[in-house]
Amino acid sequence: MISAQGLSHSYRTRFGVVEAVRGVDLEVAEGEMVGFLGPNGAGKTTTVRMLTTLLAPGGGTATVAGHDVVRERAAVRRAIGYVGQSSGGTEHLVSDELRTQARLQGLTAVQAAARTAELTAQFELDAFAGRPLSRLSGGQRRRVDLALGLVHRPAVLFLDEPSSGLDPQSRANLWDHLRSLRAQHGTTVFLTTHYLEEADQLCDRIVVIDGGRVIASDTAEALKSRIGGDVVTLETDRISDAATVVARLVPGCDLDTTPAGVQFHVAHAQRLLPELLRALDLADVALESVSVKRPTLDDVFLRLTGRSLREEGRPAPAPAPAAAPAAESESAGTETATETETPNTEVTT
Ligand SMILES: Nc1ncnc2c1ncn2[C@@H]1O[C@H](COP(=O)(O)OP(=O)(O)OP(=O)(O)O)[C@@H](O)[C@H]1O
Repeated sequence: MISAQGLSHSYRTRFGVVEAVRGVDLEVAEGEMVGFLGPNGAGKTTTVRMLTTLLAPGGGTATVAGHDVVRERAAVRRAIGYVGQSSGGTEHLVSDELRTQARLQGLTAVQAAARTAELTAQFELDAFAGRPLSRLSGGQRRRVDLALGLVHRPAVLFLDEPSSGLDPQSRANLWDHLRSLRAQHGTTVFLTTHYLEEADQLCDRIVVIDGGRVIASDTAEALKSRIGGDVVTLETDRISDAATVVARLVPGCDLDTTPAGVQFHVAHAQRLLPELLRALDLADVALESVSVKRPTLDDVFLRLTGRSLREEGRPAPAPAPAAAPAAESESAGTETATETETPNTEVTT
């Protein structure tokens, strides 16, 4: 549904050339929900803007729903929904906004009213359909944004930070809506996020971008298993006996002793624990405590990038020096005249 090969874009600034995206390859299958994860300045927005035809690629090629993002921009725009970061509200009523969007998409007045009713029910907007957008909560506004992005039944939905700024309950509610959207309509969803939990819980696959390059692409579970498994910590005062038992049961594991006991990595701790506890008991090793810590996506991110995605306020990478090599300057993409246009599926105002 989304396919990109060597997609790149550089911005020319008065300080030099910023290579924002440096050869991104992507494959997203029909019906997949993919999380595009990366720290500030990694190149997420620039990539999404190229895929949604808002920005001309400086290099590489991409198709969305089978249409080339450069040569078939109008067809791409018809096939996608794009929900940007929420943009506050206007005095327009929710139902009017939905109907207007439907008319803009070419539906007749009767069809637009029917589609508005359908989306109002689907996203549980009935209670506030007659309210101005400016008087909605953040979570309600996001649901309206989603409904607006789906008016024309796009095959692919791009979401930029969908739950940014939402409280946990509204976030969980939004995730439920996204899950049922996919289950009921098979919509392909490509979302950027800073929330590791969002990517973990919602997405079939996670693509990690850093420094303008894709550095990993896999399921959350597979990414976590790259960390080397769960961390098991045994607290005991019989440290060397405990270490002997662990070394026998998990040969070759990276066993550490700590002042309070031993610690090691193992792929599936829950499968090992019964046998380990029996073996420790047989060796007369009394335990104060056992703890198992599953690796998180943040551990993965730290391993991949040397940085934690939870860190806030990291500076964006500095631009390359002004005297950049000719090849880099030539690869700089041009921001086309249409860049200020929004695709006909754009819903942020
Ligand atoms: N219009 C622009 N002009 C110059 N440089 C830009 C422009 N837009 C983005 N950049 C730079 O390009 C790089 C990638 O930015 P981009 O916005 O794509 O990253 P991002 O991963 O979406 O970041 P964030 O999570 O902070 O939104 C950054 O170094 C950024 O400073």
